[in-house]
Amino acid sequence: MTGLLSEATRMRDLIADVGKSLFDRGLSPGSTGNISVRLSDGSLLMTPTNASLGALDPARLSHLDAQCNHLSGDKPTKEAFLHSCMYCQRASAGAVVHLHSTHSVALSVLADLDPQDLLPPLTAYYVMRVGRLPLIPYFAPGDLDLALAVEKTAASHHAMLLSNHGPVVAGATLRDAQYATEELEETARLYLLLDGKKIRPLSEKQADALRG
Ligand SMILES: O=C(CO)COP(=O)(O)O
Ligand SMILES: [Zn+2]
Repeated sequence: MTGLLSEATRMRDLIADVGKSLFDRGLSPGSTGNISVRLSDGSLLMTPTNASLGALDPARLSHLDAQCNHLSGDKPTKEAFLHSCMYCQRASAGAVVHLHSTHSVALSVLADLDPQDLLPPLTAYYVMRVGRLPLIPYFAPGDLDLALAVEKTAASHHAMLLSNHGPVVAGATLRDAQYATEELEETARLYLLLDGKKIRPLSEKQADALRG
């Protein structure tokens, strides 16, 4: 049955399913966060602005061309240009997820972390799914300068944390981007859980072996 559905139809349904799953588990409260997918013709499906990821209507998702012009559907997320900057810099990216997931947001507010790489390599899966995590300087949500700051980092990193805001993660597929964002959220939670305790992260050699 799946094979009979067009790519766009399948992706619309998948965006709604992933959004609901993230929302139901408390990873995208209220109407925060946004999701996009790049279709094989280069056009982009995005969640509409002010939409709850828990109640997306697949038929009303925003459809934009590769230059970010609105083609159809509801008005796109205010981070449309940010998503587009990720795709421009990452030829292999097929999806981008942005959340306001609590522990990642907490991490984005902590002072005195290394802005080039906010978290130590606590676990193998964190290194495998996320790798290094840079901090993007603060700009207001939807600000063009926020998208341009993301663009500068996107060629070298698929995952990043917006200061006082939340994570942005690209993946080859939407599932890849979703799972990496979830791994980031869980590792931020672990890091906060371990606060004040002596920790023993992976060694540089162990982490490098996982980065490949
Ligand atoms: O997370 C958000 C802004 O950063 C949500 O904005 P949108 O509702 O426009 O997608
Ligand atoms: Zn946001």
